[in-house]
Amino acid sequence: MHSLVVVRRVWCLIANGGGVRKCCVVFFMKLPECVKATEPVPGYPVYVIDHPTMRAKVALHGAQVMEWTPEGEKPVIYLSPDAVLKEGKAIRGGVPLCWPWFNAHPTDASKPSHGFARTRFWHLAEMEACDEGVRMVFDLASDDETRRLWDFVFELRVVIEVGQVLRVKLETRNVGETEFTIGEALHAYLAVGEVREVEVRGLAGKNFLDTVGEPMMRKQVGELKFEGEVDRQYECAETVTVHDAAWARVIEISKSGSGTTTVWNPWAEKAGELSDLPDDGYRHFVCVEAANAGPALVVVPPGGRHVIETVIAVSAE
Ligand SMILES: O=P(O)(O)OC[C@H]1O[C@@H](O)[C@H](O)[C@@H](O)[C@@H]1O
Repeated sequence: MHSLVVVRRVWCLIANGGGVRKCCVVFFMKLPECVKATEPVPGYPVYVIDHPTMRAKVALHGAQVMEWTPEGEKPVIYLSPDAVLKEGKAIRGGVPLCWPWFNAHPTDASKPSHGFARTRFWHLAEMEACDEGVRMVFDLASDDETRRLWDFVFELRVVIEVGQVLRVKLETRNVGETEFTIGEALHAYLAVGEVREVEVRGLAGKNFLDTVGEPMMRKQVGELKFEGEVDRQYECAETVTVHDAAWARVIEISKSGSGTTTVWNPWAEKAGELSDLPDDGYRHFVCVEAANAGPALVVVPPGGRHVIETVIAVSAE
């Protein structure tokens, strides 16, 4: 059985005798058979995918991948069991889309951390399935509310391809008349067996901004291991791999359009301060994010576009 979902409602005026009448045109989309539209919370759609290559969940809120479990694997994407599904609140886990700024707003601390793209409902534009997996496209455009937070005219499109591999591509288009600068991240929470047994390879020798304590530039010596809080923005455009000894597997994160690789784990104390993460939740994920921050911020001229993409794949160690 295919599910039908409402994807758009357009109000219009039609001639009615001598006058006009207001009516609503409703557009539906037929979902592929392997996708079910659910509402774990009323008014909060989550697409649940059960495909021969994998199982996944994608929320309309933030156009956010929440879960991804390739066939025969443990989950590769971590979702906090305490994540809150509520409009305006970021989902703790999955692959949040941080945009148009990364982390705190550069000049106004009252604005939401990591921008507003992850805390709004997007528009589902396309969804199709094939033997390799499922492809979904979501759109978000500027409106009065986004312009109050960030006064530019934009169109965003995210393409999510989920199968044996997970691919997330975020396209920014400047459809206004003023140049703008964006910071962004495809903030993947990667599930691991035990963070103390994880090593991230591919960052040795890279410069990074260490934001634990007083922010300072440092250089990575050797491979990255986790022995406490890690919050770093590496100058890195290359592929990195997460080696998880506890689950004997490697997660590869390749990317394009990204000059920063962010690595984050809050460790015990900060995890205790996050109400949507269990106290020991920090042991079960590391965030490795294709990003553009600091020196890699992106200037998009009027009529211009920018694309950032991450591809996540898993294999046995
Ligand atoms: O709690 P948030 O807003 O989802 O952010 C989580 C973390 O996201 C990371 O990308 C940042 O580097 C951290 O500084 C931040 O704490």
